[in-house]
Amino acid sequence: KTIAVVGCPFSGGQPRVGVDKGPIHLVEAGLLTQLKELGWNVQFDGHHQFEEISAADDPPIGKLRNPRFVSRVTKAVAEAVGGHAKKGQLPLTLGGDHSLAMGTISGTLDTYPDACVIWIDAHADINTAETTDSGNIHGMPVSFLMGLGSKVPEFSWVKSGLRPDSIVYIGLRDVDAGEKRILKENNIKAFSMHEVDKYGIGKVVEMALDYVNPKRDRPIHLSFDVDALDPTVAPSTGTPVRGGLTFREGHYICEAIYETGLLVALDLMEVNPSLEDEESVKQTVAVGCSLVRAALGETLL
Ligand SMILES: N[C@@H](CC/C=C/[B-](O)(O)O)C(=O)O
Ligand SMILES: [Mn+2]
Ligand SMILES: [Mn+2]
Repeated sequence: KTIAVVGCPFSGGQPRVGVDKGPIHLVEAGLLTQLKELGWNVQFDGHHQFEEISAADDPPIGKLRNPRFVSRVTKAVAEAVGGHAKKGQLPLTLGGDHSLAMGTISGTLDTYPDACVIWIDAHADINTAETTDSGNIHGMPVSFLMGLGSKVPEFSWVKSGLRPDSIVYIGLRDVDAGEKRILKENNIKAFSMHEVDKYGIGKVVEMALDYVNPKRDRPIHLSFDVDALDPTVAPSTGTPVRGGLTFREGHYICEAIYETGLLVALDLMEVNPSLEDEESVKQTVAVGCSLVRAALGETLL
């Protein structure tokens, strides 16, 4: 099988400089070679060049920042990921901020309408145009994918058919008030760090899969935000939150999902190689590469 690596140097969904350099650092750290050593065919056509839109031409819509830029880029990503999926390849999208998931998951749903989404994150990323405080669209992709909140014409292309019962979260610990309401109102399953502590990661992953993929017959799209990990494990990321997943808990999730044999798409998001000292950046990039390998079949024995 072929891994199609979609390098997305994009930071428009959030204000911090540098997350667009994430894909470049991940590839430079040797990720492609590592995947080939695992036995994968690896297709990489170079990082995407996203044509900028000047701030003057992209004023906020309501509170949303850079809406036209984010829409254009995520639409291009949906087409890229969808194209690879249609060819039977496994798209690996390297971010870049998590607004990109509007594109990656739209692409996956185009080919696998019954796919389920496993979202690993400190944050729910489900704010609507009404509930967002920051206006940063990396905090909103899930609401667009579910068609929640008021329609924003720029994002009318998003596949908004993701059903609330088709997503499950692991790692939540920094959810806005509006998002908590949305999760409750829509009955969305979420295993926060409280549940991880209470049950252990093995049981949490089993419960998450039993909920969203009980017969283990649905394709899985794994969207992994490195800020799900504790900041001591992945320090160089834009919205770090204390009390996160350990190195092993993060890897266990990836290993267990690979074991299902159902993985059809993978996102590795929010690696920002410009926020910390060189050692911390290297550590964060190395963890990102290691998580990807674990999700694509690397085992400890
Ligand atoms: N909920 C906050 C934080 C969003 C975090 C996005 B991330 O998970 O992609 O890092 C917001 O809406 O601004
Ligand atoms: Mn996220
Ligand atoms: Mn996050």
